[in-house]
Amino acid sequence: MSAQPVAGQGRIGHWMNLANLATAVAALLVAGVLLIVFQFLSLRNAMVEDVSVQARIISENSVAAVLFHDSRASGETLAVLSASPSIEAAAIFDVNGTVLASYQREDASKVSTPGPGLIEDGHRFGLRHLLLARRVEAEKRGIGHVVLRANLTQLYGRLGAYAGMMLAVAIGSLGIAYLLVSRMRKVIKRAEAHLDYLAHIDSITGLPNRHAFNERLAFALSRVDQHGGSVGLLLLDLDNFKIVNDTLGHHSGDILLKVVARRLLECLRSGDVLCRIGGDEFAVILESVGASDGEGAAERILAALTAPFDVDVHEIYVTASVGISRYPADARDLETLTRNADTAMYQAKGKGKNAYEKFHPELDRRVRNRLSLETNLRKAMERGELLLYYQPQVSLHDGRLVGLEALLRWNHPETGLISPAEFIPVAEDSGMIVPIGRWVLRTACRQVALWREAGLGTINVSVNLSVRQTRDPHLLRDILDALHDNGVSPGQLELEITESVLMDNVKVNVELLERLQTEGIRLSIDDFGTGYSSMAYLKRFPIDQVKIDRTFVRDIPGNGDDEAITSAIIAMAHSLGLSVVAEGVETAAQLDFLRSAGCDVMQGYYFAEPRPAEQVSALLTRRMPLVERSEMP
Ligand SMILES: Nc1nc2c(ncn2[C@@H]2O[C@@H]3COP(=O)(O)O[C@H]4[C@@H](O)[C@H](n5cnc6c(=O)[nH]c(N)nc65)O[C@@H]4COP(=O)(O)O[C@H]3[C@H]2O)c(=O)[nH]1
Repeated sequence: MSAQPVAGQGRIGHWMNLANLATAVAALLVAGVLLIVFQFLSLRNAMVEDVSVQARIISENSVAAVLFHDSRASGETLAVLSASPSIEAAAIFDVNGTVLASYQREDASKVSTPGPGLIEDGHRFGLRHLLLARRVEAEKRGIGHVVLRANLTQLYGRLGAYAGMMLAVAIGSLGIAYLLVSRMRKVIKRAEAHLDYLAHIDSITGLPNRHAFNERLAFALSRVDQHGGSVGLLLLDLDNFKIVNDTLGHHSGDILLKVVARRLLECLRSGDVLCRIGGDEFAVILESVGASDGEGAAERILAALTAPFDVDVHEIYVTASVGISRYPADARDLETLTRNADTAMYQAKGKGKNAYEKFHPELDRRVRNRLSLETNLRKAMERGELLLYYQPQVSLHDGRLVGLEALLRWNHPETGLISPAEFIPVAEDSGMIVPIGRWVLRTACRQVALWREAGLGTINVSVNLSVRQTRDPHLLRDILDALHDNGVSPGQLELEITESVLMDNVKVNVELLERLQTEGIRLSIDDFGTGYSSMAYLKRFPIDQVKIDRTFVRDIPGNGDDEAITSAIIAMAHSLGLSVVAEGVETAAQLDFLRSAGCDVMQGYYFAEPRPAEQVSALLTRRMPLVERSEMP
């Protein structure tokens, strides 16, 4: 997909190279020419000086000979020039321009009378010669001339040697510079390639990362725009990766990601693009997909993950939630396509995980509804539309009420009571559960104080804690304040946490629970059996009680598996010194079974549905056992 830009970059790089080379050569040429011109002028000046010195010597030595028109003496004076190889001819003239004596080397022509320009001391350069004249003076009066002609061959020879040396140095420097530059370019190219790799590849799995994913998806969509067809996008989130990471450590988490990536690659087609776009999030781009190809790929992915993964010494089971959306059927741009796949993925998670969901407009409507629910929930807090219902918990040993679970309700002015199952997940996602949870704690403690003040005794209350609340650094202080401000003793408060809350951040949660327990607050594991469900694991947490999820209670007696699980949970919890509460007890048959299995406390519609505080007050006033004594063992 990136072949075209790379080829374009290569051509530009090639032309840039040539341009750089041409610039360097031009600069060297200009510098070379300037240096040669400078050298030429220096050599010329030196030659003029040299020939001038010789002309001066001859003119001084020939004064007497010129005065007396002595040709022989003049000739002898000129004879010394034979020692200067550059002087090829010379002559001494009297004041009338008559030659008194002349000198010339082999093959050289005679020097004629100097022209008007040279009659005074001076020189003139020709292409091959330098002609230089000097007056012969006696008592400051000109009595004749000495004229010397020097050959420029030597000058040109030196200039040629200089230029040759310059050229050799220039070529040598260019060669060295070229070698250095090309080596440097190679190093830079390698570094660029590495940086590009790091920018596009996830270092743990070796898969394209989010950045590369966006590029590849954009490219795939542009291909569809040009040539038709469609693109499928699968977003995949590992359901329980965080637990693995928190419990076994990041090293094991990384290994798990690697092996998951390998298995995903094996189950995809060769043209499909698998990317890791976040901690435990993967994306698959399917090009040229048919209507059902996305579902086919999602099914293969879920099937591929079913076998356990060997990570260090552990055998780990991983499930995933997959969201599918198609371009252009579900979205007209990259952002919407990704958002729709994300919406579908969360829908798959909501279905109970280990599932896939295909995007459809109805999902979008649900997301919008959820958003409006979120806005209204914010207002609900301010308008006082939230209230607490309380559901009795009954001891199976004496049938008396041992506590009340506080359950949140939203009394919407238009739609009436809204179930917490509907709005608690929204409150958790938006973070609103933190102020709402604080309000629940304070209201529950206040209610316990009101019952005490009304002479209804010391009531225990249990309150649900969500994962967001356990991450709130002020949680402990808020709980202690709520207890203290209402004069409720910590032993009257029980906090219910689900297994997934516990596993969210094991180390931090163990510390938090230990501090809560030290304060005297009781801790209970809610919905036990639906999550991690490891009794051995629970030993690590300082808890007092487990609550068997109502899905196990629903089909007992009669369902052998549920009977076995319920009995096993009760037996194991007792062996760890924990008490057991059964949730969702609706029938006498369920009660009988649980009683014979040794369950300690029960909660459910059989005894009482959750109800407003005033109705609970009436129940408390009666002080009657909720289970008739006759039903007790
Ligand atoms: N079918 C059936 N159901 C029974 C029976 N007895 C009790 N229930 C229902 O079971 C749920 C028990 O609460 P939960 O497991 O903590 O589950 C709670 C809890 O997880 C959450 N929730 C409620 N209030 C709060 C709150 O204040 N804070 C937080 N974080 N979560 C809350 O919402 C969930 C649902 O609450 P509710 O709708 O009140 O549903 C309650 C209760 O009304 C029965 O015999 N049969």
